[in-house]
Amino acid sequence: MIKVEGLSVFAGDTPLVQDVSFEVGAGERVGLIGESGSGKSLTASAVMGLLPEELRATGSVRFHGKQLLSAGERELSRLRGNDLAMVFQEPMSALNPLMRVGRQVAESIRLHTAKSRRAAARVAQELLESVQLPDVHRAYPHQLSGGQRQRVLLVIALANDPALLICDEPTTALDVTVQAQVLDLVLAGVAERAAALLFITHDLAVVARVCERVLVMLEGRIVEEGTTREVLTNPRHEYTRRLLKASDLEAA
Ligand SMILES: Nc1ncnc2c1ncn2[C@@H]1O[C@H](COP(=O)(O)OP(=O)(O)OP(=O)(O)O)[C@@H](O)[C@H]1O
Repeated sequence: MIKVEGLSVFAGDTPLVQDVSFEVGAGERVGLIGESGSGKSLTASAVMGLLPEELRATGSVRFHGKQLLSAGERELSRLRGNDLAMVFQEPMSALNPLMRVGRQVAESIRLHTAKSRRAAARVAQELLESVQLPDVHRAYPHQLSGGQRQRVLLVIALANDPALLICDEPTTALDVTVQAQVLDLVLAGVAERAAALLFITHDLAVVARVCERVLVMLEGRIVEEGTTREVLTNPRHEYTRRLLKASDLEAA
């Protein structure tokens, strides 16, 4: 469904992501792990067509066969929020601070469908209830907790039943219990829609919970990939072994 081949991202002549290739099949849940600065977010941004202007991508990113790297902004913005959706680490920056939560969800539905205002508001409320937020539609983002905001973003990302959801460290800033709750909602959300998931994290425990397959990134390159079980029980790359040692999973 999404096929990345030989993707590189440059700042001037400096490569930040180098020759990255991977696929995410329909309904598949793939983890992208690696330490801070290894190029995970840039890879996701390149897939979404959201790289900052000063960076340049080469290679190929195809979605259902369609080349995204050369697609125009109009086409990309149609794809985003329709077929491709993303949840970011910092939900405050992705929400409009001046708009009530229910309205933001409803507007994101109306942006991509022909629903009336009233129908969109009804769907927005149902979606908020599906992530256990029945009472927040009249709240402003700053009135919500971090976990609640992340759930609102998840609802917005899933509102139009995307084929692929990309999550970029959505739970890093949350405490462990809330983190588990949000992860379960992500899993339920993609399962319900048979959507594929690309989940970026540096936390191996999160990968073990969420992903069927995992890609390990180091200094802009993918150095190892395999099923989550393979990679976590029998890591081949020295860097993956170190990651595993540093995590709580090793004893498990
Ligand atoms: N706009 C930019 N211009 C120049 N360098 C950048 C730019 N954006 C990111 N980088 C650099 O590219 C590298 C990869 O960044 P990226 O954000 O993809 O890492 P990451 O693996 O997602 O890290 P984190 O887990 O901290 O988010 C880093 O060294 C970063 O400093």
